[in-house]
Parts: sequence; structure tokens; C-alpha cells
Amino acid sequence: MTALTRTGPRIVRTIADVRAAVNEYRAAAGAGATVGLVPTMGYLHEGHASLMRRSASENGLTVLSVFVNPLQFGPNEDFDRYPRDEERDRAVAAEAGADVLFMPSVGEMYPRKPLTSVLVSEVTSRLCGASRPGHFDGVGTVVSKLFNIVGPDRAYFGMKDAQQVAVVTRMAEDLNVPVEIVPCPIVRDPDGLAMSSRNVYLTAEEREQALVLSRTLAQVPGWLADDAGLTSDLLKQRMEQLVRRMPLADIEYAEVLTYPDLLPPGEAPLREAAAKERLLVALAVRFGRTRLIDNILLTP
Ligand SMILES: Nc1ncnc2c1ncn2[C@@H]1O[C@H](COP(=O)(O)OP(=O)(O)OP(=O)(O)O)[C@@H](O)[C@H]1O
Ligand SMILES: CC(C)(CO)[C@@H](O)C(=O)[O-]
Ligand code: BAL
Repeated sequence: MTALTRTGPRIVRTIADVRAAVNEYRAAAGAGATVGLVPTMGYLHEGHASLMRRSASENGLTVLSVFVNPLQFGPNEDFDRYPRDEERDRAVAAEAGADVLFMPSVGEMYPRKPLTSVLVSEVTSRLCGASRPGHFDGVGTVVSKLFNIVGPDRAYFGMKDAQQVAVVTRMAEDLNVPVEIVPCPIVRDPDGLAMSSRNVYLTAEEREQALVLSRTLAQVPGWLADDAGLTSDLLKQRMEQLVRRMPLADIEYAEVLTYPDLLPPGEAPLREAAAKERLLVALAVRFGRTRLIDNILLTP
């Protein structure tokens, strides 16, 4: 599909057309065919581009989906004002090497109110699952639909949404979906802010103060190294203290959990847990109406 990439991705808006594009590629490529899927909600940035580039380097065909999924937004969340820009998405997708750009309407994805939902338990009980009730039911459902529609060999997800990676990986395993979930590193602006479509909502003052997320997380490995007695509770308190120095910051959570099971690491000093298994240190902070998340994964 390199010829398509040179002129930009093929835009498809229906499930039938994306299936036809994938089938056409598989028929032409034969036994060695590999399809990568990059699910997004659009308003693409370098974080999304890194997922597409990775997919393009590992697969013969890369399908990018752009769909703002109403099922994963709560009633008071930003579904209506979520940034949308099709021209920008086409340009980023072309530059990053996507072959097929699937941009369905809400009616195409949900012609009827779905009576079926894909619910992943336990790993959804904390972090964003706790603060956004129903969010991961919407994610599980739409990602399952995308897997069924595209039939990818690999699917690429950013670790900025670390809980989403844990949820989707477990869902695919539990339901025997024949797809490899590929977690990809967080892409940041030069000053450290994790890239996010929602960063566009921030005022200049909020954006400056939002640097507290990445700056706080960057201190965690040093705190662990310097303080043998640092417990999970103490670490959370330290993070909250730093974030609270920003007058516009409203903390939703400051957490440390095992990864990918997302369980509390216990009361013992964190160094013991960190020596044995991966720990996710995660923050969700609101600046005005904008909710930002960031995390680091500590690996033994
Ligand atoms: N900075 C980033 N680095 C790496 N991957 C990212 C980054 N931002 C988003 N992604 C990944 O891109 C995919 C699509 O995410 P999405 O379209 O929701 O973008 P977003 O920028 O996270 O938007 P939002 O502002 O809604 O959180 C997800 O797998 C997400 O983790
Ligand atoms: C995976 C996803 C595209 C499902 O709507 C969304 O949750 C996102 O953008 O991370
Ligand atoms: N990247 C996560 C999608 C959401 O916030 O709904």
C-alpha cells in the first residue's frame, strides 16, 4: 500500500469500506500480510504519529481510526466540545505513514443503541475507572468493535493511557481476540508536558502550571532511591503537596499501583514492591474544565 501512503491515506467512512480495504490488502499481500490498527479520537499530534510510525514499521498495512466515541464520555464530560479537525488528521496521518484512515460517523458505529457492552472488571476499579464511571465500558465496547471490524494482527496504544493499555490487553486475552496489543511510550512536548488533544483547551497560565504533572512524576525515582522508608501513602502525599503548589490545579488522583493488575502495592516500603514488580505512578489533575493525566512506570 506504499503507493497510497505517498498521496495520503485512503479515507473510508463505512465499516464495509474499511473491511474491503483490509481484504484487498490481505489478498494482494498473501501469507505475509500484517495489519496494524491505531485507534484514536483524532485531533492528531506527535503522540498519535508515533503510534502510526511504529505500526507502519511493523506491518504491511496501517489502519488509523478516528472516532470520538460517545459511549466512553460521561454526561458532564466534553463529548460535544472535543476538538475535531479532519484536515489536520489527514495531514498527520499522511506524514506518519497510515495507509487507511477510517473515520466513521456515530450512526455508522452505532446504528442502534447497543444492547451489548464489553465490561472489564477489577483493573477498571481504580484511577480513571473510578473517576469516570462507565468510561472503560465504552472503551472496551468500541475497541472490541474496531477489532472485529478491522481484524488487525497488532493494535497500538499509548502508555499515556496506561490503564487503558491494561484494560484492552486483558480484554483481548480474556476474549481470545487474535491481536497483539503493543504499548507505546509517552511522547512529550520539549518542556515535558505529555502530548494530549485536550492540551488545546488550556490557557497559557494553565499550561504553565500543568508542567507540575511531569515534573512531579520525574522526581519519583529519586525519592525512591533516597528514602528506603518511603511507603505508598507517603509517596502519594509528597506528590499531592507538589501539585497543590499550583493554584489552578485540582487533584483528581495521585496513585501508585502494581502494573498491569492495578492493585495497591501494600503498606511496606515501596522499594520492596518496586524490586519485585512494575509499579505505575499516576496523576490526574484538573485545570479549570480540562482534565489531564500522566504517569511513569517503574520497572524492577
Ligand atoms: N502523548 C502521547 N504519547 C503516546 N501516545 C499517546 C499520547 N497521547 C495520546 N496517545 C495515545 O493515542 C491513542 C489515542 O488517544 P486519544 O485520541 O484519546 O488522544 P489523547 O491526546 O490522549 O486525547 P485526550 O486529550 O482525549 O486524552 C491512545 O492510545 C493514547 O494513549
Ligand atoms: C482507544 C480509544 C480510541 C477508544 O475510543 C480512546 O479511548 C483513546 O483515544 O484513547
Ligand atoms: N485517551 C482517552 C480517551 C478519553 O479520554 O476518553
